[in-house]
Amino acid sequence: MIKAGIVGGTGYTGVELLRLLAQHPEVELAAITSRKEAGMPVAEMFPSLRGRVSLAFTTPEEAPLKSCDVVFFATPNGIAMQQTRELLEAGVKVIDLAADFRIKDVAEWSKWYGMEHACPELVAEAVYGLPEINRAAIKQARLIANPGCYPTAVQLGFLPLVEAGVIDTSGLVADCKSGVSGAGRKAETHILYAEATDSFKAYAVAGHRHLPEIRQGLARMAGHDVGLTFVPHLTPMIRGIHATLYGKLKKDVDLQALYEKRYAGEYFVDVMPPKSHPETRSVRAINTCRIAVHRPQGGDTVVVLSVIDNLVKGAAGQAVQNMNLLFDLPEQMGLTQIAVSP
Ligand SMILES: NC(=O)C1=CN([C@@H]2O[C@H](COP(=O)(O)OP(=O)(O)OC[C@H]3O[C@@H](n4cnc5c(N)ncnc54)[C@H](OP(=O)(O)O)[C@@H]3O)[C@@H](O)[C@H]2O)C=CC1
Ligand SMILES: CC(=O)N[C@@H](CCC(=O)OP(=O)(O)O)C(=O)O
Repeated sequence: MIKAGIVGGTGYTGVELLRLLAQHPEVELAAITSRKEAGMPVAEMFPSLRGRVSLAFTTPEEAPLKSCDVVFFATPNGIAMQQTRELLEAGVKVIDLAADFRIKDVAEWSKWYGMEHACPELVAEAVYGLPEINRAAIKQARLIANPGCYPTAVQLGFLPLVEAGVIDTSGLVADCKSGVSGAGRKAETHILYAEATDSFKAYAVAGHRHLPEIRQGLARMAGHDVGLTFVPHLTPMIRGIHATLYGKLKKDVDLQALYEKRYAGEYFVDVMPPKSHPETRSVRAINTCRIAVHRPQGGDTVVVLSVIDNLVKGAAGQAVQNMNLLFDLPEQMGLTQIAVSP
């Protein structure tokens, strides 16, 4: 059994990790931290885990993290980078759900995240955990930078077009909508029920910290820099990301065939039939990205619709997928649930 620890077990992605790992046949939960809830039995705080998780929360200092095989950081940005070196030296594999190791250009990372990096040398070593493009490297890694939620939906949506070189990469557009759980489990005015329900708004149009992450990923696929406009929106739903992606075609290609071929054999990417409009609820609580590709009126604009659950393929599920790869387990293990719909 793989002994797993979670730092930050009370946040939305932490609890989602608990839900998935408690159902995983090869995992034993060994440590779950919360500074505020230390001492509290996990299942007392989250009755959905009654009978499935017997541990109590402990502080990160008291948690037996160094005796784990893998530690997940489901913490705010800037926490994992302070503890990763020590864990790696103790032989523990680390999967960071935050952004500490995602951007290879450390100066760029500092600019967007507003802090100095504690261990730039580990950024170089970290492997970006998007299995659909990086599977071989993930299998060899000891430190995984789990991708962000918007970056997962956008990169998987654009990937076949960019890799095949059939799209003009100077003017890509990603118009994305997220459920409120994307903002985390904290008390802030803009995510109060009365503020976020029955309303809809864009935010961070001038620049969102996922922009450099998405640009980095698309540039790697293209082999050169790309131009991207990324506009996130907050929608009145709890889970889900819907990315509507636009680009200009440079070549006349069979888009449906291109997507089906690229994702053949990818268990967690579902290319839907032509003319489909994937719904976020079709991926609720599962690790799947559903994609539909359109070419309205047969023109040269391609429109890709890509949906994920931000807490699963956008965070905890992708982290478990990465763990499976790190430990040479079947990639789908513990991740074969069916979406809750409606
Ligand atoms: N929500 C989402 O859809 C996604 C989130 N992410 C990223 O995953 C990470 C976690 O997100 P989310 O679950 O939403 O966050 P939350 O704000 O909901 O939870 C944060 C967790 O971290 C713990 N924590 C906070 N500060 C510290 C600290 N200094 N040391 C140790 N533990 C700490 C908190 O518990 P306590 O304070 O009690 O210790 C809590 O359990 C973030 O970096 C986020 O950006 C990535 C993709 C999607
Ligand atoms: C709705 C909402 O607020 N979403 C968050 C998504 C951030 C997130 O999850 O951040 P990382 O993936 O980089 O860790 C935001 O826009 O800040």
